[in-house]
Amino acid sequence: MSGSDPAILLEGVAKRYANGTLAVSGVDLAIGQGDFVALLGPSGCGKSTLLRIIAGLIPASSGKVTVSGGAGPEALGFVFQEPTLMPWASALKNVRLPLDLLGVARSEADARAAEALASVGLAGFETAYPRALSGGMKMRVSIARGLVTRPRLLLMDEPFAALDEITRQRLNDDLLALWQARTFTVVFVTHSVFESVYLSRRIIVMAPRPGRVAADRAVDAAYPRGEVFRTSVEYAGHARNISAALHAAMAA
Ligand SMILES: Nc1ncnc2c1ncn2[C@@H]1O[C@H](COP(=O)(O)OP(=O)(O)OP(=O)(O)O)[C@@H](O)[C@H]1O
Repeated sequence: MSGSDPAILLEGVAKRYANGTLAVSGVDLAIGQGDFVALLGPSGCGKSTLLRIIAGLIPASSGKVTVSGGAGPEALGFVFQEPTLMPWASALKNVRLPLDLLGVARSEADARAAEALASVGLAGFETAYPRALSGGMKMRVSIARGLVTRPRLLLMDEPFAALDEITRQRLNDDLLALWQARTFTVVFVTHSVFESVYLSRRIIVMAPRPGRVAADRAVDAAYPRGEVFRTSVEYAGHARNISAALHAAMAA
């Protein structure tokens, strides 16, 4: 694929689970390289299902899914809502896991894992075990693990939903800094209108039963976005528009 091809192309994607639930239907979506896109919608509208289909974790029942660079660990990283760390392994070993699975030599893997930990602000915590880390720090380890293969695509499934507001805002800022410093595409699932507006350049609003795209909105505010943006009239205006789109989607 050339650089001008989308990072992700979904054409007529549907997913019916074995129990008969039609989780998503008729999804057509092209996501550009390097974009930051939020999937926003109420519980059960198929956000996680769509993300898992993009990741290749589950197959679509119909339609076509094209991910630039494929779905291997060097192409995409996945960050779950729970940090899902191995409790018996140090932060460094947890972050190193995708490299170990790829067969990267130990010394190189250690160096890259340490660099990934440093990139999320955890230099010095290489030997710490998950039980010694706060919720926010565990999520940082999880993000480092998602980025350690330097993927072109980072898929995040409500990664900060379980964190307190202050930690969440800090991680939002750090994620944006990482995204700006490198060139990867982010697809970020969230329930939060405010989080989606703060982070994204584009917001896909989804409606439930069956899950589908209800609205597709740009957030044309400049980066870096910090406290000034978070408290601006511009931010409040975007949040109002997205909130209205979300309510319309839920009522439809
Ligand atoms: N493995 C599964 N088997 C059967 N049905 C499922 C499965 N996973 C999800 N579903 C159903 O598919 C629909 C979409 O679920 P999904 O988790 O994708 O939504 P979501 O928007 O991510 O929800 P939430 O925000 O609550 O995580 C729901 O009705 C859910 O119950």
